[in-house]
Amino acid sequence: MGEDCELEVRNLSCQFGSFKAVDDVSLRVRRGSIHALIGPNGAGKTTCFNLITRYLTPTSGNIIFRGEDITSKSPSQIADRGLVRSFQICSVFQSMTVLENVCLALQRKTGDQYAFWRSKKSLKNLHETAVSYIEPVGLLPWLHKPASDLSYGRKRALEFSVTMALEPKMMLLDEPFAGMGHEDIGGVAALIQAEAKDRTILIVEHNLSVVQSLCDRVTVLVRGKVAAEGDYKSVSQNDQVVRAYLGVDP
Ligand SMILES: Nc1ncnc2c1ncn2[C@@H]1O[C@H](COP(=O)(O)OP(=O)(O)OP(=O)(O)O)[C@@H](O)[C@H]1O
Repeated sequence: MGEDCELEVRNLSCQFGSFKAVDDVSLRVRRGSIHALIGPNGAGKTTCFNLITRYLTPTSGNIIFRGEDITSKSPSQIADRGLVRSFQICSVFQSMTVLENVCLALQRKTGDQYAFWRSKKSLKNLHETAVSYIEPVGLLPWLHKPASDLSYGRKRALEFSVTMALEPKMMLLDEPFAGMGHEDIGGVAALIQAEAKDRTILIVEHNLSVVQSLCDRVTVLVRGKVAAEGDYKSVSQNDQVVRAYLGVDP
């Protein structure tokens, strides 16, 4: 595996009964890149994420993260290594405010999560950093509102802030823009771009204009198999992709 490869998936398969949801998928995600995993509904994208983070056990294949084979690790061991899946971690507490949620994530990162229960003052030091993760996702007006008051799209924006505050080495983002208001998409996209300078991002996204503008590389899954891989322009001109993904003949 080359120095610049953050995550490598080798011949990964996952079978549910006789149905192969993920079928011999190999994938290399370059360090510092934003890599998209796209494909029609049911192509196996979420199953791939579940396999990489070990919420599901692969039928066969290997997952290598930063040179280490993590195929047999648990989800928490994988998260500890800095491979974090957004929107699946139980990190947003409904009764806590937006600010408190992000501060708590910052404290977790430093291993000082219990400081929160000792003193509210200890949170204050973290406010400035927390706000730097909250402001770009458009949640400043809700800073002191409990998460339970937020709309679905804003909850997702908060979950994204919380994930970033954990400062993972690599983030797996499963449709981060789903349910988000049009006015917030630009801010979150800019944030993902800024975050990618220091870390690696693998993103499942249906919004192809977002994929086009945000992602360096695209892997297309069709019926559990890799149908194409390359930059957006080359995969969008691939006949198999056009046929399967867009449902039309090229
Ligand atoms: N636990 C399971 N048991 C049986 N079949 C499953 C299971 N999980 C997923 N599948 C099937 O595997 C296939 C791939 O599902 P997956 O959710 O990975 O697709 P996807 O590409 O993420 O789709 P979408 O874009 O609609 O979210 C689907 O046909 C789905 O019904």
